[in-house]
Amino acid sequence: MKKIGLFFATDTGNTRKIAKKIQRDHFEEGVIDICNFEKATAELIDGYEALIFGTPTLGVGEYPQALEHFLPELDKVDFSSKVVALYGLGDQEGYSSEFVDALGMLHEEIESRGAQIVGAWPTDGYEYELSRADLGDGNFCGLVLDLDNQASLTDERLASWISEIKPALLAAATEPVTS
Ligand SMILES: Cc1cc2nc3c(=O)[nH]c(=O)nc-3n(C[C@H](O)[C@H](O)[C@H](O)COP(=O)(O)O)c2cc1C
Repeated sequence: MKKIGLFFATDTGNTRKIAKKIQRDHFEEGVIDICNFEKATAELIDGYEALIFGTPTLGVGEYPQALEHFLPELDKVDFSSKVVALYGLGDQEGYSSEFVDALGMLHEEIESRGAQIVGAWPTDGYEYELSRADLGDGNFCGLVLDLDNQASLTDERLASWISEIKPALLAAATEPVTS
């Protein structure tokens, strides 16, 4: 079966909750494999040609610890043929100058390794001072969700984003080499 690997980090569980929603509500059963970066290996990630990465921003514009620790492992993954979509969680009121920075940082890491990134998302509808995830062209580098201030928009944003990325992810998806 063709599969998409979804890897996430989380502190209080929101990013995991979104991962489960993507798996349960937006793809056929069995298509999405979910794994916490705490338990991930480079080999596991490398087994997928279609990937979704999700991260919250913590500290002051920082990665969650599990993702920070995992980053060096990304060097062992060949991203050149992979299609990757990214989503990030943040708090635009509490952290207006570091809004979803970890999403932007992760995007830089993945893009520099040659992956095809899909799923840019409009910045309209968010209010913030600065964000490393802002591409400067009216889009974020991936889906941005703010469960702290805009929880009611989450389902609609997710559905719209998934419909945009789904064809590219399913076209790239293969049977994983390892699972
Ligand atoms: C200690 C702490 C630091 C945070 N720092 C940031 C930040 O720098 N930028 C941001 O956009 N959101 C920040 N947030 C908001 C979280 O990213 C947001 O609450 C997110 O939904 C948490 O996801 P999780 O439950 O998967 O950990 C912070 C939250 C906490 C508790």
